[in-house]
Amino acid sequence: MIKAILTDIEGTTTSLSFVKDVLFPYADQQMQAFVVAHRQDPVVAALIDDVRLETGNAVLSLAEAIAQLRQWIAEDKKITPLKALQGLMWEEGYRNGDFTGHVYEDAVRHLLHWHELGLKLYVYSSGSVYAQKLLFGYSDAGDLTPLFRGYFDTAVGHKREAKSYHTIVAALGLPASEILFLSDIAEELDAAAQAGLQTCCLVREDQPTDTLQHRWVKNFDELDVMAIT
Ligand SMILES: CSCCC(=O)C(=O)COP(=O)(O)O
Ligand SMILES: [Mg+2]
Repeated sequence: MIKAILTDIEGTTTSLSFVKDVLFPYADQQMQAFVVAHRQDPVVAALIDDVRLETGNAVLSLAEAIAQLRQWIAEDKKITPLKALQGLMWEEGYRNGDFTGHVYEDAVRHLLHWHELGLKLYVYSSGSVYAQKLLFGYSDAGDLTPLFRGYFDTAVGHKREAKSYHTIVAALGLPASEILFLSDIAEELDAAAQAGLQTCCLVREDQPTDTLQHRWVKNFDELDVMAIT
């Protein structure tokens, strides 16, 4: 019997296009001005040092670090200091009302329903925990953060590695078989299944399903959580 649901964001609760066409371009446009304006802020300065560590170049200039960050955005790299900086920049966009967090209507309805049923809801995304809370806090459907008991990002490890899911299972304090992981990416579902979690793939776009080793649905309406044993 499923007791907890761990959900991915992009491609699962939220459209790919909101992330790729709204959030990423916003961060790309703001990066230069934001990093220069906040370079003395200890949080931003530490993240720039993390960029230097990540590139293996301890003497990377600020301008080179900014160029590297923008390159990582273009390549959709899930690198922790980039994701942390993106979260800090998106805060301004959400607060100014430049955009709201896209959450599919079926996802909102079922997250509310599962919460009412007493299922424990968690998020695991490559976006920073800070960015996750902003997206759900400023969602199209209002503040959805009270629905979630916890959030995980790449601080627990990458989403395609089984050990990340072992860490999450230990944090949740439930048997892995009672946790359902939702994602649109087969490699993430493979890693979660290796750690013993139940899995379901969200096939919201026209993705091939013939090689999928997981149960799959087109949206949350098709997912009968209570039928999973
Ligand atoms: C939660 S912030 C926006 C999403 C994001 O930055 C990202 O990298 C999406 O990764 P996911 O693991 O949710 O597919
Ligand atoms: Mg995803």
